[in-house]
Order: sequence, then C-alpha cells, then structure tokens
Amino acid sequence: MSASQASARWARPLGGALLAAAVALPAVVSNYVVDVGLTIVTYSILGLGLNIVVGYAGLLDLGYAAFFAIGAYTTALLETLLHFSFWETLPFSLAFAGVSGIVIGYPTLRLRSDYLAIVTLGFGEITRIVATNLDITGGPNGIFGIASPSLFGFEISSPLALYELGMAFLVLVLGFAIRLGQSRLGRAWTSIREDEAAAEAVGVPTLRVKLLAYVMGALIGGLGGSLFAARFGTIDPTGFTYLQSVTILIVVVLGGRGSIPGVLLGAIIVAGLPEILRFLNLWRIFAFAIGLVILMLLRPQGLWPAPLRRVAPARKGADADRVAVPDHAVTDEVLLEVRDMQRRFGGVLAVGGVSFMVRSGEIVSLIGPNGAGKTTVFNCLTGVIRPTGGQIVWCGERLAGGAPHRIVHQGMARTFQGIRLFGHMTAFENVLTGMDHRLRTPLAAELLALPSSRAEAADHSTEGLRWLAFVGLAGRAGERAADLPYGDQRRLEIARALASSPRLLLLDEPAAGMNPTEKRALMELIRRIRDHGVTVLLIEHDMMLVMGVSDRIIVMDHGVIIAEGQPAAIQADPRVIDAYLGTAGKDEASDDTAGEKSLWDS
Ligand SMILES: Nc1ncnc2c1ncn2[C@@H]1O[C@H](COP(=O)(O)OP(=O)(O)OP(=O)(O)O)[C@@H](O)[C@H]1O
Repeated sequence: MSASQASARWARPLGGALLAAAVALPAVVSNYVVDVGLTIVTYSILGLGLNIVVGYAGLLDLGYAAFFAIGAYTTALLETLLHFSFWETLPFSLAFAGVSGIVIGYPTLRLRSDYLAIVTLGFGEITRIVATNLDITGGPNGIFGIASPSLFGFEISSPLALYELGMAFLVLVLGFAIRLGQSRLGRAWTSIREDEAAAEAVGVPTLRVKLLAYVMGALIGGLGGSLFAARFGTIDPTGFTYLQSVTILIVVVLGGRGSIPGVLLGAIIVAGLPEILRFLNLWRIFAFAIGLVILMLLRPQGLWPAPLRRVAPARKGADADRVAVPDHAVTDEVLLEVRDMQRRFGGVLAVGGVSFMVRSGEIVSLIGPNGAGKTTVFNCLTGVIRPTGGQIVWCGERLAGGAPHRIVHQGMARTFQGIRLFGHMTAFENVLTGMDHRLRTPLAAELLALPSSRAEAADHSTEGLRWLAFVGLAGRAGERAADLPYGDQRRLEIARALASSPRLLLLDEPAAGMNPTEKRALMELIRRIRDHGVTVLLIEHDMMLVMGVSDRIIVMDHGVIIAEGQPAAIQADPRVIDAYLGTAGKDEASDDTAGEKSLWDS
C-alpha cells in the first residue's frame, strides 16, 4: 500500500476524532490556548479556500488576502454604517468576495502560472492600498467598534464563544471543500492541474472551471474575513498584506497541496508553532522560519500529501447491463467536410488548401511524410488552433470554431500524438473526466448528494467501467494512469476520448511505440470502434496498420493532398511512393521495388 493510499484510509477516522477533540478543546484549556485555537481555525478556513485554487486547480494565487479583506471590510462597514447584524452582513461578504473573484478571475485566468501569480499579487496589493486610502474604510486606522455577533440573544464575544463560532464555520467549509473535491468539478480541477490542453480536449470547459475554483476560493476567503472582523471588533489594512497571502499559501503548501488534512495540519503548524516557540523571545520568528525550511526540505510534497483520487465503485445492485456504452447509428451522410483548409505559421504554410470529406461509418487514414501537415489539420478540426482560411462543415453545418471543449461536446473527440493522460488520476477517473460534460443533474444536486444525482453517478460509473472494458482495461480501472504500460496508456487515451460519446474519433498516431502484437490488437480495436457507430479519422505512419484498417486513405505532402483512394490504389500511386521514397527524377525503370515493398510492410 502506498503512502498516499494509507493516508487516504486514515484521513476520515483521524479527521473525525481531531474535529471532535477540537470542538471540546475549550473545556480543558486556558483562554490563551482557545485564542490560539481560533487563529488556527481562521487559517484553516483560509487555507481550505486557497487550497481550492492552488491545490485542486493548480493556479498560483499570491493575492488571496484580498478576499479575506473584502469579507472583513464588508462586515465592518455594514455593521458600523448601516447597523446590520453580523449574520445579515454574511451574504454580502460572500457576494462581494465572489463577484470580485469573477471580475479579477475572468480576464486573468487565461494567463499561465507565473503571469497569474503576478496579477493576483497586484490585486492583493491594490485591495490593501485602496483600503488604506479611502475615507470610508477608515484609511490606515481602519474601522473600530464592530459589534460582536449574537445568536438567540446570546452575545458571541468571549474567546470560548468565538472559538465555537469559528469551529462551526470551519465544519461548514470543510464539508463544502470535501464535497467539491469529490465532485465532477473536483475531477475537472485535477485534470486542469495535470494537463490543461488535454482537459479541454476531453470536453472540460477549462476557463469556466478555473473561474469556479477562483470564485469558490473567494467565497471562503470572504467568510474568513467576516469571522476575523467579528473576532477582533476592529480591522485595519495591516491585517491584509502580501505577507498574509504568503502565510495562507504556506499553510497549503506545507500541509500538502490538494490535501484537506494537510491544510489543517499546515494551519496548526503555521499558527501554533510560533506560540510554542515564544520562549525563544526575539529568536522566535527566526526559529519558525528555519523550522519551515527544514519541514519543506524533508517533505517537499507536503506533510500530508493529497491521496490519489480513488475509483468510486458502482452503486450496489446497479444493473450493469442496463447501462450500455452509447453508440451511434451509421448513416451514409457526410459527417465532416473540409473545404480548402489553410494554416500558416509565420512563413511556413503548414496546410495549403486541403479539401476532403469523411462519411459516417468510415475509417479514413490521413498519411504523409513527416511535416506534411497532418497534425495541423487535426489541430484545426478540434479547435486547438484556428485555420487561417477555408471552411469546416460538421454534420451539415459550418463549424464556427470556438474552444476545443465545445467541439468535443458537438461530437468530435481526439487523442494526441504524444500520450496526454492525467497521470496522477486512476484509469477510471481519466475515463469519467471524458464523460462528465454529459451529466445532466446540476452540480448543486451532486454537492448535496441528492438521490437523482447519486443515481446518475452510479450509471456514470458503470458506463465508465464499460468503456474501460471496451478497450480491454477493465482490470486496471483503479491503477494510476502513469503507472500503466505504454500500450495500455494508448488504449486508455482512446477509452477517454470514446467516453465523450463522439460521432467522429480522431486518432493521432495511436500505434506509435507499440510492438507488433499491440498493433494487431489496435487494428482490431479500431474496427470495433467503427462497428460501434463511431467514424474514425486516423493519422498513422505504420503502413501495415493503415493498409489493414482503412476504407479510404488521404495522402498529404507539403501541406496539400497529393492522392486519395482505397488502400490498393494508394499503394500503387507513383506520387505517394515518390513522396515517401523521394524517387522523383529517377528513371521509372529503376524504381526501387524493394523500397516500395518495405514502405507498405512497415
Ligand atoms: N505551432 C507551430 N509553429 C510553427 N510551425 C509549426 C507549428 N506546428 C506545426 N508547424 C510546422 O507545420 C508543418 C506541418 O507540421 P505537422 O506537425 O502538422 O506535420 P505532420 O504531418 O503531422 O508531421 P509528423 O508526421 O511528423 O507529426 C511542419 O513544417 C511544422 O514544423
């Protein structure tokens, strides 16, 4: 059993026991310890919020304290100026923090890691500077006289009462964060963290999903801010500096990104260790910093790393036969029509006016020497890049382009030339990620574990296992994708693409790196995929496979189509032999027949 599996097994009982002990803590300790406990609780809440952004979705946010500030100032202003009660301010804190998350996140989440880190750092600093300079926020002096919350006439102002309020908030946030992590959204976040382009290619709307991570994190940050304002009764901008954002980030990274028990442990250390080190007086913070460095050197993955996402078993008693893998009726319609497609990269004309059709139920191969432009055609078809000219007609309608996930939702899925699996997710979860956009129950129903959502999830699981069985991987559902042998990884990538229920599957060099036995199995799989109603467009260099499975072959060279026809005709076409063997200019009589033979046998 791996360390991460062991940690997953122990997380629940240990977490429950620790939580119960934490709730009971004030009964046995002094007010001072309770006060430190409340600081730990606040950092736990903030750490859980930032963990959604940094841990789950893998986005580096250096300005998280801004949401903490927005929550705190909203509560403080509404209480002191408009005499709202603490509870009445909470929806506003959440709303303002959430809206700020959308406003900042929407333009910035298109940026990649280091740029995003700089922009979020700027946002954090701007928020603090605005709070320092506005009159309404009290400038550098901040806001005083924030009333304590009260509940059923009882004032929550003693350390004990505030601590229990904080614990109640923490339990809520914990439940929310755990459910989010286990949901389809959690799976989508993990897929983005692993490989954003691959996530798009299996139907994950990456921008929206990243924005949701940012907004969920912002909501929790806002809640933490309100609690902070209620606790101290006074706030000022020094509580929301860049250092605060970094401290919350340390909670997450030290504990283990994406790990809920890790975040709680991180909060205990970050907020508790400086108190334990008080006897060192002036050297306390120095010793704390050294301690952090040592801990990170010893456990770079965090003190309690996130466990591997586990396979959810199908619902007990679910009728596996009732849930079939979806198939499509084969008609004689033209599924895909490419008209004069062009794509230029600077001075390179990678695709220079390509036109072809693919009919429903066909297996069509796109072949050609290296650099002919085949993958560029795939990338244009699947929305990874935009063609610089021409039209793509899909199921009779012009494909207007758009993000790759939209094209997947319209029924065109792909695999990649270099395998792009979500390596740290199980084989089963890789397949589920390809299916998630087909779920009909709303996310809220899944978070609340409503029966409708649970029934759909059970069918979803069964279908996922069936897709794995379809490619011969049913027995490896629970294995980490990165640990699978090479041939199995290729087949898993095909299963993940099939799981999105495409009408057309684009396979980019699926036989690359396979041994002859695996290639024969792949040929059989491609035929079964077609028999299942899925049309196949294949890029492949292995001519034995191409000639064995294709109904039709399109040959490209230097960005244009040089031949098109059935395998036998292509094998005899001198233009194709010339493109591959470079026999142009030679006397026909001296054609290298041995070279031709090895070309088609390879
Ligand atoms: N992003 C890019 N930027 C610049 N040039 C590119 C880019 N992508 C492809 N090209 C160029 O376009 C041409 C076609 O490349 P493409 O990858 O489509 O060929 P291919 O037929 O798929 O080759 P292979 O069989 O080796 O994969 C090549 O000259 C390549 O260098």
